[in-house]
Parts: sequence; structure tokens; C-alpha cells
Amino acid sequence: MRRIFLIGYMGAGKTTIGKDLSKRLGLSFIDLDCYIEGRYLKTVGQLFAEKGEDTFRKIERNMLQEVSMFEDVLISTGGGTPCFFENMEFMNRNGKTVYLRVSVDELVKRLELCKHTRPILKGHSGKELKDFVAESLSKRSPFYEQASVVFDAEVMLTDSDVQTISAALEKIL
Ligand SMILES: Nc1ncnc2c1ncn2[C@@H]1O[C@H](COP(=O)(O)OP(=O)(O)O)[C@@H](O)[C@H]1O
Ligand SMILES: O=C(O)C1=C[C@@H](OP(=O)(O)O)[C@@H](O)[C@H](O)C1
Ligand SMILES: [Mg+2]
Repeated sequence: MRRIFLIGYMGAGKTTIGKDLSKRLGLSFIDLDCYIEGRYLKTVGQLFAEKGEDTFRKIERNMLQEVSMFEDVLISTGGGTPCFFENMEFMNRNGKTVYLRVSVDELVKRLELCKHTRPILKGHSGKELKDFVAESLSKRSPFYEQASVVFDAEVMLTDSDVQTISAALEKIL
């Protein structure tokens, strides 16, 4: 039985790379945010706005535990997932965790383009966005660094990079 959790900051590429990687590894793919949206029939943005972050984090933990019942699966988590409750420890007990590490500067470049779908970033832009990302990444890194494996995801990953990651993962699964 193989179960992988992809973790990392918003914009690290968990959703994008997770799809490709799961195909290469012959695993089913679940994106935790999409799973939550399908269950609640609301976007993550709506859940934050209507229920608040604390409730979102409880939902996220419950859904994480639910999807962790699946076998032979790659689960792309949300950026905050490993940093709340005992989620990181839970994932390490129930599968292999893979951290996609990206620098603050590169994250900010990507997030300027897609921050609208991420409620936590609402209202931040330019230098303020960079300061926010730098501060929150430094708080979250100790959780991310507990991963079973770390991959540098600083540049756009090509097919052959994904193949290399996939081959490396085959060895530890
Ligand atoms: N390795 C990469 N290099 C450059 N841009 C990337 C890379 N991975 C993802 N992106 C872009 O960054 C944005 C966020 O990617 P996404 O997969 O949604 O990240 P996450 O799920 O980790 O928040 C998307 O616009 C995506 O096209
Ligand atoms: O980092 C976070 O706290 C969040 C990251 C998002 O997922 P991505 O990391 O896929 O953007 C999503 O779960 C929510 O907006 C909160
Ligand atoms: Mg995502």
C-alpha cells in the first residue's frame, strides 16, 4: 500500500505537480482543497468567509483523516494543512510526506498571479505580500521540514524532473 502527502507553501505547485506525479507513480490523485469543496459544495474562499479560519481548519483536519483511508493514493494538501493540530505527525504515521520547497521570492512571483483564490492572502500585494509570505513561511517551515523527503521546486518542473522525483519516490515507498 502506497500513500503520499504532498506538502508545502501556497504556490509551491502541490496541486499542479501532484497530478503528474500521481500518474507516473500509478496512484490515484486527491487534492484536499478540491475534496473539501466537493463535500461542502462551497469554495475554500466561501468556507473561510462564511465559517472563519478556525472552522475551516477543523474541516480540513477531518477531511485529511477521511482521505487518508484511501490506499495507493497521492494527496496534495493545502499549504496550512501540516501546521495545524497534529496533522503533520498524522501524515507521517500514515504515509510518506514530500515537501516541495520554494523560496520566498519565487512564491511571491507565483502568488501575485493567483492570490485571489487564496483567502489568507486577501488584501496583500507588493512588498506587503512579500513580508507576509516571508513571515508565515518562517513559522510554517519547522512543520514542512519534518517531511520524509524534500524536493527543490524552485523552477518550473519539466516532465523529466517529475520523472526524477517519481523514481526517487519509488525507492522509499
Ligand atoms: N514549478 C513551478 N514553477 C513555476 N510555476 C509553478 C510551478 N508549479 C506551479 N506553478 C504555478 O504556480 C501557481 C500555483 O500552483 P499550485 O499547483 O496551485 O500550487 P499549490 O497547490 O502548492 O498552492 C499556478 O499558477 C501554477 O501554474
Ligand atoms: O496555506 C494556507 O493556509 C492555505 C492554502 C490553500 O491551498 P494551496 O496551498 O493549495 O494554495 C488552501 O488550503 C487555503 O486557501 C489555505
Ligand atoms: Mg493547491
